[in-house]
Amino acid sequence: MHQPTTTITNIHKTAEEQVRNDLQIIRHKKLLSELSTWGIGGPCNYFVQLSNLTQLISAVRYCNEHSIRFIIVGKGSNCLFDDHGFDGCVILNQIRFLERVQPGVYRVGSGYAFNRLGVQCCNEGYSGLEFAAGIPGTVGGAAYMNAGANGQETADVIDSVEIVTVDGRLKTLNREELSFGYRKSPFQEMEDLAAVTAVTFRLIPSVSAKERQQTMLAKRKMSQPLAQRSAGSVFRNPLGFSAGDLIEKAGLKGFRVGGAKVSEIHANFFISSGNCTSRDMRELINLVKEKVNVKFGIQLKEEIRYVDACNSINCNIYDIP
Ligand SMILES: NC(=O)C1=CN([C@@H]2O[C@H](COP(=O)(O)OP(=O)(O)OC[C@H]3O[C@@H](n4cnc5c(N)ncnc54)[C@H](OP(=O)(O)O)[C@@H]3O)[C@@H](O)[C@H]2O)C=CC1
Ligand SMILES: C=C(O[C@H]1[C@H](O)[C@@H](CO)O[C@H](OP(=O)(O)OP(=O)(O)OC[C@H]2O[C@@H](n3ccc(=O)[nH]c3=O)[C@H](O)[C@@H]2O)[C@@H]1NC(C)=O)C(=O)O
Repeated sequence: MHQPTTTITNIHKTAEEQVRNDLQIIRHKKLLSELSTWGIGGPCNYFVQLSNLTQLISAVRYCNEHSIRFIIVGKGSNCLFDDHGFDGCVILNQIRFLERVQPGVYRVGSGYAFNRLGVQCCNEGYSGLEFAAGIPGTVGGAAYMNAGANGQETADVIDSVEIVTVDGRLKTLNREELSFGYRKSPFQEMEDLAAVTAVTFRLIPSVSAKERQQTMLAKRKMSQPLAQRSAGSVFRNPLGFSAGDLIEKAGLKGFRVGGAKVSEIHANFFISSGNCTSRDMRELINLVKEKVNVKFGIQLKEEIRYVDACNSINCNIYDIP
């Protein structure tokens, strides 16, 4: 979540004004349920969708000048939005370029579909992003979460990451400056981060990449409920355990709260049906945590991210100017 600052950005004023005029900032009209794979979430106060860096800087600057907090949303495949919506600005990232810098080196806009990138790289004979096929997020989301599957993770093939800071500065961070962990990236704790804007991946040639990818995809299709509305794994795997295995052994497959249900196919995937609220999903998550803790003494930790409607409980989201 990004709090407003008062610092001014460094793009030229007239160009900035032009871009801002082109930006369509919508108020009170966008439902977050349309932006999340769970299909959950009320209205946001401000919404803007953008497709290039200049627009992004302009939107961040607009939020700062008007003291509006903002979030960056990619495909919404890892977020639980609130039924009450969000009292700030939701910036939908559609920065989608792909540049082949040299053989096996791809510089990609953060709004590019991670799934699509994974398929393209394998088709072109490069290894490292086989696991991305079937992952429903963006490149920015994947770097931010250090997405992974089948023994590979995003960080393994990152060469550098370009970001915009909350005061509108551009920075390129090289691999050596970045320290990643399991579902953990430095971006999650970077106080001055506004958004990841592009990622450069360095892959290695491999004639068998495509075949490996197809095997992984087939496994994913067998073991995950891809046809239903989910946010992928709800919990991180505790060290030495699989969250799905623990939830299944606690007898919770098919367990339901309102419109939220633990998948019968993979117990770490929680499914939302048409009438599911964020309250149902939160209650289900909390109950599953409690039951797994009682049975195994293990505290599950969320992989998904909660986006709260307001900064404080007493805030009414429609009071914001
Ligand atoms: N392995 C698997 O099978 C699956 C993996 N996933 C992973 O979950 C992640 C979700 O991606 P996506 O749907 O695009 O993300 P989301 O739109 O769900 O955003 C998730 C969070 O990531 C942050 N974020 C997203 N894009 C950016 C960006 N460009 N710059 C900075 N922060 C960003 C936002 O943080 P903030 O709120 O602070 O702005 C946001 O809260 C991916 O890593 C995806 O691979 C999801 C489902 C299945
Ligand atoms: C879906 C995500 O990533 C997934 C990724 O797709 C897969 C494939 O590599 O591996 C992780 O799942 P996972 O650890 O549950 O992997 P799986 O191979 O499905 O299951 C591991 C073990 O748990 C068992 N298992 C799984 C689900 C279940 O309901 N019951 C069960 O017993 C499986 O039989 C297997 O022995 C990632 N999840 C996490 C939290 O690390 C995501 O991050 O959103």
